[in-house]
Amino acid sequence: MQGLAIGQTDGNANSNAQEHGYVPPHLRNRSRGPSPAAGNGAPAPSRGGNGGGFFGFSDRRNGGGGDGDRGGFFSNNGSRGGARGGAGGAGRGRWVGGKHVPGASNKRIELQLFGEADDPAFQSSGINFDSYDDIPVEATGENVPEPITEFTAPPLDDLLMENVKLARFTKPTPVQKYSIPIISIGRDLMACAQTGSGKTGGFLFPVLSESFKVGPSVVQGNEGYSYQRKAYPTAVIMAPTRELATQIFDEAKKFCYRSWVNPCVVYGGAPIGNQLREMDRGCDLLVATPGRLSDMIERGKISLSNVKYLVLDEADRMLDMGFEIQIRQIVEGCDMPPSSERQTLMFSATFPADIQHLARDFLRPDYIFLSVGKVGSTSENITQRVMYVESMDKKSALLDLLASSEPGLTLIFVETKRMADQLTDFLIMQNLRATAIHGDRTQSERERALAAFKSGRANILVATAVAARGLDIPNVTHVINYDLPGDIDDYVHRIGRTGRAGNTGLATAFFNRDNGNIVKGLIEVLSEANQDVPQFLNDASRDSGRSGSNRSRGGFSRNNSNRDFRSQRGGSSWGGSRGGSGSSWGGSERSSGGWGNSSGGNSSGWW
Ligand SMILES: Nc1ncnc2c1ncn2[C@@H]1O[C@H](COP(=O)(O)OP(=O)(O)OP(=O)(O)O)[C@@H](O)[C@H]1O
Repeated sequence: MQGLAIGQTDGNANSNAQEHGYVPPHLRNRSRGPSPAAGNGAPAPSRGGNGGGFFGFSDRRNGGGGDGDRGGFFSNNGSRGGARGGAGGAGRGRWVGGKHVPGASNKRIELQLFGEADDPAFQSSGINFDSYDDIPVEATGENVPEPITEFTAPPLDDLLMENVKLARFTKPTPVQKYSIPIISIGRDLMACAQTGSGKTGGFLFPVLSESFKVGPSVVQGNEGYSYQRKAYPTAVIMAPTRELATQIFDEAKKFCYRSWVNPCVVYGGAPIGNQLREMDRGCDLLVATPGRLSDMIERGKISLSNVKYLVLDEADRMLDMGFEIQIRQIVEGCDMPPSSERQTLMFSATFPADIQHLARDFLRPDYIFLSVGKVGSTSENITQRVMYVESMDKKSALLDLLASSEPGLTLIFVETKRMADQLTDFLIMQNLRATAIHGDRTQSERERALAAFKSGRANILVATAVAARGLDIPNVTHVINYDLPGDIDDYVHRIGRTGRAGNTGLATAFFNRDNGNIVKGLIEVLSEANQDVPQFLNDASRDSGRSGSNRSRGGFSRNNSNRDFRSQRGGSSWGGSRGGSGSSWGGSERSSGGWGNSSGGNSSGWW
């Protein structure tokens, strides 16, 4: 890393970046001169003269085979063990005469679901797992129950306890300590906890545990418990991306093992036929992306009339501009019971005050707000570095970073789909094992890219925002924000792909004058996590303050969005509904583009 100017303290970023910015390799050990022309950096590929063409990138070069893990037990495409009244297939339980009859243990299925202790394909908790206990937790609302300190039955069901043991979870994370009793006593919850701190278990454990104890509800209009041609899930979990929905489904499969609960997943981009056939068999716990769920409801394949638990994972994103109308239609415009007759659970690592305000429409008034650490803060397990790199030097700086990276997987975020393809091509031309995931790739390309990355066949994944939230990929040791996002919450989620479950990780961001809109938020996030704040960020913050150019959420103080917004009423300046004026952080839209982003091309999008 010699020569990299990371967080140097002299100079003014806006006036002369070369004074203190990234120094490309070909200019090192020379007296500093004018900035080099774009593309002249030594490591850059010779774009001409290569018959392959710059856009020749393809997973084919990286061995894009499938991940081989989609079939078998609970496969959403394959045949499944008996329905709850039936014989019960391997690893499946039944609900008989008002009692839960767990299925027999099956070593082969256990290996498939839980792996072996040192299997690198499964995330194992890291050296800092115990330090989660030191994170301050605040639970606000009336009559908050005491947290648990260990996994115990009660409140957890015995079978769930066995599955937790199989997953080798020895103690609950802070969010789980609180969410388990809160959900078990039937309260609604808005929970905010750092990335990688076990929120998925935070909702799955109590929801499944209660379901195991209570059994299926009798479906109105159907005889007994047979589902016939329409699925009547008791629990619906919605997530913003297909990959995240699949991942939650995979987690649900583990903890449903040997139980009567059938998990299913539906998401766009995959053939609907398989998913429809699956629905025909019935489904108790449904994980879904909103678009495909709406489609299934419209086709009459899913009824929400039986829903007891509604979970919004990445809830702030789900209630954001892109999804709010769809979510409202599903929750309020179909046959889902009203909030008073269901439990609504929202989880995320970030929860801006405007979204909290909006979320009340879906919750009972006495919901509990849980914050583990500061809302929207990053884990101290992630070492964050910000480098000043001019746009023209980014490729070269990236090659340097990659050359000096520790072994492990590197996830690189860019702002546009076009840039994702271009950068991946560039890296492949440097003989690096890179692949890409973004919304313009087909679902099977996305799945292949992710599988190649997870297996290490491609150790670099270039991604747009589609991979920013929720994905839990073991051994991601480095996240690089090649392009910084315009919204600081997006930054928090992106870097959270490393440093998960008590493991440590590194996050590097390339910053330059185009990122003025995120600078204040970035300084706050770095300071909160006790990370170094380079002087050029402070300079840029001062300058952008002077020019009044901070328009996105990233540019404003986050102090008003870091706790239960109910406790900020009166005197608070969260600004009311989105788009309202007077908010201290600038009110409204969560635009992540804005004036500051230099990357041209198409927008990243979620789909
Ligand atoms: N009690 C536990 N003990 C050990 N590991 C755990 C425990 N709970 C969860 N994990 C593991 O921690 C990792 C992160 O969990 P999870 O994906 O639920 O995090 P998250 O908080 O939802 O993150 P994000 O905000 O990125 O969505 C997973 O690999 C999960 O298996």
